[in-house]
Amino acid sequence: MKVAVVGTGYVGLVTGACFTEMGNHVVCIDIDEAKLDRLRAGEIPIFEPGLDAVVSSGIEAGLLRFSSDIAESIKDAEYIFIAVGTPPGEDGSADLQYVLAVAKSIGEHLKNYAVVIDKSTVPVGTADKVHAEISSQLALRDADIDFDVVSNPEFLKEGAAVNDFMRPDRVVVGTNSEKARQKMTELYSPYLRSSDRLMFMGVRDAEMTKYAANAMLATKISFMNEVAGLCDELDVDVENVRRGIGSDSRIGYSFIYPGCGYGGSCFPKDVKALVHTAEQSGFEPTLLAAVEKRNNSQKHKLFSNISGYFKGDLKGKRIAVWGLAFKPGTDDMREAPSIVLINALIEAGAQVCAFDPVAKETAAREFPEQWLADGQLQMVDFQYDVLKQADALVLVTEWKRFRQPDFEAMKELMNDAIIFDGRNQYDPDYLKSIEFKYSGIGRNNFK
Ligand SMILES: NC(=O)c1ccc[n+]([C@@H]2O[C@H](COP(=O)([O-])OP(=O)(O)OC[C@H]3O[C@@H](n4cnc5c(N)ncnc54)[C@H](O)[C@@H]3O)[C@@H](O)[C@H]2O)c1
Ligand SMILES: O=c1ccn([C@@H]2O[C@H](COP(=O)(O)OP(=O)(O)O[C@H]3O[C@H](CO)[C@@H](O)[C@H](O)[C@H]3O)[C@@H](O)[C@H]2O)c(=O)[nH]1
Repeated sequence: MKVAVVGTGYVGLVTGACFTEMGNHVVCIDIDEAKLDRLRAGEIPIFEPGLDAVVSSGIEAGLLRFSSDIAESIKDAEYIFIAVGTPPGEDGSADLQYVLAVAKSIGEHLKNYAVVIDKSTVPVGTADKVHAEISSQLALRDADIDFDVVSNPEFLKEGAAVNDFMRPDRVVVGTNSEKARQKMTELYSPYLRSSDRLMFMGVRDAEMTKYAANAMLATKISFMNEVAGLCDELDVDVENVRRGIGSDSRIGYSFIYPGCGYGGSCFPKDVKALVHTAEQSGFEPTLLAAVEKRNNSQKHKLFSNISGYFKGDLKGKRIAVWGLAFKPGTDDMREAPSIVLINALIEAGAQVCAFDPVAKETAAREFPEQWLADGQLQMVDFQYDVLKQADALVLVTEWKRFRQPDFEAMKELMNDAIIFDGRNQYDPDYLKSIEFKYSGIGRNNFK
């Protein structure tokens, strides 16, 4: 089958490359020529485990190519995916300018029937807008070409994107066109051993499903962070509570890990967009607004714990940071808790020395150059180097390599043996036994 994917970012590149695995011919389109050049040279612009192998095997098989020419790329495509960004506008709403620009181009260049697929995360009603934009461009050309617009939200997680795409829990397709339904079944059936995981529904239902899924997961996290805050007050270890409630199969263990707040390009933006959608429709999103509020305050939690320990005086303190990416397995720092923490530490006069296994380059673009030039912020290549003369270590991203460090060697390097654990990775009793001070999230700190 012939597939065109417009937008070659996290979602577009994974989608395009993974479709070649089933023998489809795919062209990935983008307006960023530099990115396309790197991809043609076999270089993957993002860190995503396993993606390089899928991309290179697609290219070698002659099934995957990259182009900035949308007219040429869609002329015989049976499927046209829209996978461009939908960043938050100033009022929190999803900014649809990129999606609608692509719809306009499709209308300008469509030659034959195609299924146009919204893979970007877009608010309820967007498929209608995409349909209207394509129709109006076709009308301007006096072209009578049939097409369908379907909603097919993506549920992949960064760091596990290839696996999530190749082995999805479900594929949601919103359409009321029988022709589009058949085409989508053809495209996706190789991925789904059981056909009931290919879920058809109305277009608006599918658009809402994506937001509801992310909002539900964000709610679980904020709920647990709220419980952790209460545990701090009540002399309770939230990790025992987490194990205790997760064992109830109705609750489950996933997405109830307390931490320093959720980040990434999806949860913060999608919760905001859903709050905005609710407000626009005159519905008060009480719970969703609280989920966001809790997360914003949670991102300040590590700083407030550190500042409390140093009695508000961080001037000249050297703080070591392990982990910059918003989660392990990616170099993405969009909305990462590390940004809030490092900004607050530096504003309070501390010097920060950070290490992340893959996000160093992203971080160099994220923070002011002056900080790096003045040495207020240092980034090193080895995880133990951050610890030299450090007054504290903060674990922000739970990369596996931080799980079992050499605590004795760490003590030798640090001025003061204390860990602020933003992901509750370490055993406070063990650390106490080796004379390490410990502060976690909701773990009866220093008592
Ligand atoms: N990142 C994720 O984990 C994830 C998961 C599921 C859904 N989503 C959703 O998927 C969408 C894309 O997210 P992303 O993280 O892949 O974004 P991204 O920023 O990584 O990539 C978007 C790409 O689109 C390109 N682009 C913009 N306008 C274009 C145009 N007119 N023509 C061609 N290319 C154009 C950009 O140059 C960029 O390369 C968003 O709506 C997001 O919410 C993201
Ligand atoms: O118990 C948990 C689980 C996650 N997180 C944090 O939540 C954020 C998001 O994590 P995750 O969901 O693993 O990563 P994303 O790549 O942002 O994926 C989410 O957002 C994507 C974009 O919409 C969806 O496709 C995915 O299904 C959805 O999980 C990260 O900061 C995590 O540290 C926690 O704090 N506690």
